[in-house]
Amino acid sequence: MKLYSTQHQSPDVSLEEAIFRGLPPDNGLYMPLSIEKMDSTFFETIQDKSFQEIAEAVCQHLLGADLTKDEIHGIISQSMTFEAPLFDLEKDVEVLELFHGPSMAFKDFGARFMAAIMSHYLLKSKREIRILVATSGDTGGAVAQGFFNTPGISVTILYPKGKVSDIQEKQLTTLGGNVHALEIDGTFDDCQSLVKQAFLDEELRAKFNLASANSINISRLIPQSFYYFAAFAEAKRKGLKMPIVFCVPSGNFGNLSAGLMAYRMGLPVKAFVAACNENKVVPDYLTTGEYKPKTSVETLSNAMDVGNPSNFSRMKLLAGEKWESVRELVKGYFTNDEQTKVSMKEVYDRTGYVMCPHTAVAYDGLQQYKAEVKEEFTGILLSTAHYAKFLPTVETTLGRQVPIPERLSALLSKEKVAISLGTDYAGFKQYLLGK
Ligand SMILES: Cc1ncc(COP(=O)(O)O)c(C=O)c1O
Ligand SMILES: N[C@@H](CCOP(=O)(O)O)C(=O)O
Repeated sequence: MKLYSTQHQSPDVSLEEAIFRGLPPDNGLYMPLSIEKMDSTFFETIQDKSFQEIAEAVCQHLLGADLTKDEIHGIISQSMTFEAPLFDLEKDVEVLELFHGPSMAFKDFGARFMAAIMSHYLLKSKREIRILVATSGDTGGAVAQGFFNTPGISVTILYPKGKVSDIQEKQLTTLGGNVHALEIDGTFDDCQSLVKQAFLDEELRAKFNLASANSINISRLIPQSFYYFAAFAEAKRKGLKMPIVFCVPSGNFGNLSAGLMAYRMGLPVKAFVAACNENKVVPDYLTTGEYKPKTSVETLSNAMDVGNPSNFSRMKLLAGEKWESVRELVKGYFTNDEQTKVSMKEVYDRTGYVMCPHTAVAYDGLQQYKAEVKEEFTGILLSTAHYAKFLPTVETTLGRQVPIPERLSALLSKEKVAISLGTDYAGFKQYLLGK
């Protein structure tokens, strides 16, 4: 796979270079030079394949020129060790549960694949790398788990002080070893901006092999496309109504961009619903044609509190570039905290199903979309995190206690270890140079 920069001011690169550089020097994003459609027989027989077989076929299609079949098999069997089942929520609405991995959020798919592919290349080159990652809650936990004790890799996680849930914070700050946490006195956008500046800093680049584990890294998006194919396979197995609409709770728009990659590879999808909380720059863009990044506001669906989504340009390119084409395929809706709670409670009272606040934003987005279209379809809601990661919100909203998986409750008694920093780049750089 060859990749170009969306700014067109940097040379094209190989897959390996794109993975380890993260961002091109011109501050664009790496994009595959071409994304071809997969063979029609793949879609005709997809219902007979397991998640891992689907992931290998998609990898072979995209990365067959970079990795051998055996290498792909090794990377997939090492990283894709959990499933993404569909839960029948109600008539024509399915929940795609993406929280069965180690950190109980959809980020596990990307983080574990990235750890496996990076280790594959590092074993060959014997380099050491330093990963910088900004998180609004879930990426950090998945990356911490995915890279913990990986030889040759150290991880520095930046998270916004007081803006992640207790369990999310414990996931970032309690592993130790090669995982270091920085508590930034600012927003997620501040964390993201510090990380981006570091990648463009020649002095740091000369000293360290810096790499990104955020969705600006193309190797995060490739594995996130697998579960869209797998959901389609499961929909076929279950004989669900076609066509399919995927409803994606969105913040940085990596997940939705991964869905659009699957679409570009030929996955039959009627539309994608971009469901946002009050950080709604993309729904606003879809309505007005103007993209106006804003300072993020705090909401109950904290991992989606992003005011300048880093994958916006990728999403646009993948959906057809022109505003008219993008809004044809991507439908934007937003929801406030009050309605998020109403959806969580209403769905729980009616079905017994507990949704995390991010999934509830998606549920509400799907309801808004349904109210506007006449045709029938199956709506697949991407459930991006286990509800127990947001326990106080969930229990207060539902008015009852809910069970917590042991894997999460065990974290609560662990001691947080984090270094506090402000939002100034000089302080962050000094920390990096001093370590
Ligand atoms: C639980 C949850 N839902 C949704 C999102 C938004 O995903 P994306 O940033 O890929 O749009 C995130 C953060 O990435 C998240 O952690
Ligand atoms: N919501 C994310 C923010 C980082 O997004 P990424 O997908 O670009 O890594 C989080 O949970 O940290």
